[in-house]
Amino acid sequence: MTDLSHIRNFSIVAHIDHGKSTLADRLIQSTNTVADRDMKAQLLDSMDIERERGITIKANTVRIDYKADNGEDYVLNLIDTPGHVDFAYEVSRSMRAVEGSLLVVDSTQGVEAQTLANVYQAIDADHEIVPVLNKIDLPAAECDRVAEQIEDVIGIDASGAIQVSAKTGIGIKDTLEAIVNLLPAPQGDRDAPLKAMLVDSWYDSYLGVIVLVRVIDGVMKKNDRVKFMSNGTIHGIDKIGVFRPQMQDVDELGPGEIGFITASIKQVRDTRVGDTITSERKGTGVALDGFKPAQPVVFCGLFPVDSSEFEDLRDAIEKLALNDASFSHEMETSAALGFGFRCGFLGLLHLEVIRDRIEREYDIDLITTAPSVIYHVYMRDGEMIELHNPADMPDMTHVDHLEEPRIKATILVPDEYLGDVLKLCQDRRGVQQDLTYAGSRAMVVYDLPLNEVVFDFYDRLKSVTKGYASFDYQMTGYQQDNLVKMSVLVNDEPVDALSMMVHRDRAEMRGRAMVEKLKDLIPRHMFKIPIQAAIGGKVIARETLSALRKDVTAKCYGGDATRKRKLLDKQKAGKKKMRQFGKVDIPQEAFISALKMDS
Ligand SMILES: Nc1nc2c(ncn2[C@@H]2O[C@H](COP(=O)(O)OP(=O)(O)OP(=O)(O)O)[C@@H](O)[C@H]2O)c(=O)[nH]1
Repeated sequence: MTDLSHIRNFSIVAHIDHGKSTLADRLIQSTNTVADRDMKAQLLDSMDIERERGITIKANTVRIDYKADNGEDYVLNLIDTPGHVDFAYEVSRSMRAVEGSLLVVDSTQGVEAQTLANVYQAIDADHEIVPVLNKIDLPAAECDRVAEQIEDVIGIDASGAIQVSAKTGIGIKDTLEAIVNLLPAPQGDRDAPLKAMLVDSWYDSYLGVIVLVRVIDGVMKKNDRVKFMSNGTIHGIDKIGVFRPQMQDVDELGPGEIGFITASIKQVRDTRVGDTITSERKGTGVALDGFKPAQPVVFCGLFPVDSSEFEDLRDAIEKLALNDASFSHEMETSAALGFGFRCGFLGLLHLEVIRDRIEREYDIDLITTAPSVIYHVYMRDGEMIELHNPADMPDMTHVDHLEEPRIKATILVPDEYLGDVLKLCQDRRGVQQDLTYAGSRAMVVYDLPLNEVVFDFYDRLKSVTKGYASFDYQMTGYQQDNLVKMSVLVNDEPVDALSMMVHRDRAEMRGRAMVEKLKDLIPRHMFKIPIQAAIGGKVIARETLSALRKDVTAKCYGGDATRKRKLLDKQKAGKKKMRQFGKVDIPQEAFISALKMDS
């Protein structure tokens, strides 16, 4: 047991790439938490895909022992938090488990949109915040300017900001001292009934569900029987320990401590993040303020290219869902695509990560349908339907009106690209709310419809600003608008996977762009193919793909049978990545490409 006054619990908040993981690595290494030979870069980013993309997805934790300059031994618990906007919710819950934050800002870049989003979460959680200016080894470092910017934009004192190079190790000792001297110790009562916060949980194939806990009051020990207050379930603790960062068993976890338990829990779904854990007998009567569960906001269909792989896809999705309670799925049948799943994600990055993992780890080629948000459809009889899939849109004659989700988007961008950013937001039906300057950078706040953002907004933003803009958003609520369902017909057959909800005023433009794209993406066939976009029964755009007599063997006059065979095989292989709709083959990439809008 560590005395409360010698514990410091903290997280690191930063914009992507400002060096959070590198700093965490350095703190771990300089305190000999991990032997040098076991040290690998970005130790806390354990998933392969995280390492590859350089983004932190799951929050991770490490306990560090540190002997401070005052001669005393401290226990420092670091909870690593993800930096990307899709995972803002994970940031918020891990923040509640600690008392302070290191605010890492790249001294060559300055404050970015996610710096703001994350630091506001830290402020919300009443954290003591220590600013850290990183990458001071680089010639482009501008510590004074960035410190000033932190004061201007965030409004916290940055005069004592620690200057660090997580890469070379400069300032690491100062950082450890600041954690001990500036961050508050946790508070708690060892003799009170057990009260612990369920911070996170994930599935481990050997141990089952592992639960990350922060003890507030009381003590947890192996074999204790504990109760999860949200659903009243009772579990016996099989294993209790801390992360260093590998698991290490301990006898108990007391107030202020962060560690893990396992308790023969089968599914991540049985553990609610933010839940209060107490003892079965003489437990606390007062639960912690529960957090809301993460709600998926972006939905799309995932279908196997090869329909015989449906069962494999089911297996893959169920395995992934075991470990990710924020990812939802249900079976879906599409006239065009056959059996698949309608899946819900926290955002586009989350969608991409899951899709990549299915394709890569389970080796299943997927067709991903257009991402969609949840619309509220108000029927004439007063009923409200949540629409997750444009294909399920009820007949318009029964519909009174529709509402769509809106977001507040914050974009930070260098001055010279401001015009392009404003145009992009305007094109996406945005309403400007605020425009301020911090040095040579503008901060724009827009109210935007989420459905205009889920598809390719982020890509467009990056391309018009050459990668210099940063972006963050939060949902604000629902608003009525003039929305309609646009269907796509290929050779007079509706392709439900391509149908989408659009604003009435933009339907014609979107429809035209869509049919033109499809005309390029669908290979010519032996017959003429009309491609149409329609609203209700009314065609709003049309293209025709002319017929082609494609005899690939025509060139091989005479008897070269092997060459003929080869060409036919090649043609067959090309077909494999396509799906048949009526008589027409549509290539897999058409489903995504047709929806990308070039302004
Ligand atoms: N020159 C220099 N480069 C650094 C320093 N700290 C980090 N970097 C580099 O900056 C890049 C981003 O660092 P990460 O630690 O991955 O950034 P992060 O904030 O953890 O990023 P996410 O995990 O994606 O949120 C890497 O290429 C690091 O090597 C530093 O002090 N100096």
